[in-house]
Amino acid sequence: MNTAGTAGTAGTAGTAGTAGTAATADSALPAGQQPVYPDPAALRRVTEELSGAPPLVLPGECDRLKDRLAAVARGEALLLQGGDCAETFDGVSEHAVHSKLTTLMQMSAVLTYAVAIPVVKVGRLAGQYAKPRSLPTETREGVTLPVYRGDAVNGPAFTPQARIPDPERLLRAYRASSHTLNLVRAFTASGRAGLGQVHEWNRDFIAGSPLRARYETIAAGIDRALHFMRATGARPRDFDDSEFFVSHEGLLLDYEGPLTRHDDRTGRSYAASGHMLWIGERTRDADGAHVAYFSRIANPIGVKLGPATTADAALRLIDRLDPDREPGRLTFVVRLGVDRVREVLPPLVEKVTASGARVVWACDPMHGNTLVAPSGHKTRRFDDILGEVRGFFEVHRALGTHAGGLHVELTGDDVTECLGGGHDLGFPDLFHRYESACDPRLNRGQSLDLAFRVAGFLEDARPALDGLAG
Ligand SMILES: O=C[C@H](O)[C@H](O)COP(=O)(O)O
Ligand SMILES: C=C(OP(=O)(O)O)C(=O)O
Repeated sequence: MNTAGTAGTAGTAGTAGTAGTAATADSALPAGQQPVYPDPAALRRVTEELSGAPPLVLPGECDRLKDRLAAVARGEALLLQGGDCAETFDGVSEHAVHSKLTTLMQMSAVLTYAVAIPVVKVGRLAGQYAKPRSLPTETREGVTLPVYRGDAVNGPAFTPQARIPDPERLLRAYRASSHTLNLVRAFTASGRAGLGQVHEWNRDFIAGSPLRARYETIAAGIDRALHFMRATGARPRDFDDSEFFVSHEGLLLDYEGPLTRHDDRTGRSYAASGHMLWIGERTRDADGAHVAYFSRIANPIGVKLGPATTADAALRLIDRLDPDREPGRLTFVVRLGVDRVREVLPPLVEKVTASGARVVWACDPMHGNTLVAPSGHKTRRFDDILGEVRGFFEVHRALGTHAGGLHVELTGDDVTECLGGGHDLGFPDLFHRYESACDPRLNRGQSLDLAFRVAGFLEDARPALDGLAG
């Protein structure tokens, strides 16, 4: 595991006020990837304000997501988790939220048809403002500055001033998350995303896709299913499948600690910053401050597992984070790379399954497949992404276990950050619309390409899924 970057201690996260104290991290433990703020008094003011701020999500919502993920763990549902690599404060708009939600809903409709089980939709959204980095600094034309760590920490501009960690940004992250969640809740409550409407959007996508002939069979199948449902007398709103949750990497302990709330109903503590939080590959040390904090919150949680993960490390994480072996509590998000997934995943799944744990297995086909283009852009090839997903599903089929879902960096806009896909983007296209604040995302069309292509594997896997669900 790479723990490069500024390592601090959880420090103020444990002293952040009454609301946060029950579940905050132990300040004695090492906490990787934490910013070092030049003005501790300013940080203290911010954490105090966050401690008194209203929760962004409620415990009951987090429990509902845990129930949905328990169904995934049992093989009765699929997880689709996706959104920006790094959200930005400037990027909060009705359009941006709407286009990400509709993209995920369109993907979900295709996947639901393919597997004939519900798809649980979780955005990397409303809180994804902090990034763990491989190196603490970056150098351009001989000038070296601290690296950009996400809008919640510092600014992306390559100036010494912008790169100084500013605790006020934690408050801006809270407000931006609140505005985003407000849009998510308004949109999902609006009834504008019924299955019939979502399928119409997919029809529009197919009409403009160079691969329309390939996708037509699935679209025609969905047409027939919708006609059948309407013929039974069901009304369009009966097909509303817009339940949606939000998630982010729980990286900044000075943010998560103060935003932790005790729930009198259950007697447990919850991260109030998002329904689901995950621990990144660089901070999943079983003896570190992140794992300690996550062990004390009751939300459904994820842990990223990279190719160096051993089965013993995975079992240790289960003991620390899911001691009661509660289905839906723990999702392992494996990000192994197209070349390693078939070799690394089987022993992990076998040993975890043999231990009796019922985790959700999700595939992140992005983070193991990053390359640098000749132009210097970080990018990923669509075929590698698809190849890792294919490997992930094949491994689970061979083992008779449930391939629980996908975790993807994507946007609803027509950016040009990843190569390939239906419109076969190449290296020169990276100059057109590369907007990611950190890692390259699938654009809207590539995301839908992925859903339609994966739907092919999943339809094949349906008998095995039926067997598991029975
Ligand atoms: O999104 C994940 C990480 O934050 C990202 O891949 C780190 O990128 P870096 O290797 O450029 O620091
Ligand atoms: C940092 C991320 O991934 P990982 O921890 O797997 O590198 C991420 O998903 O944003």
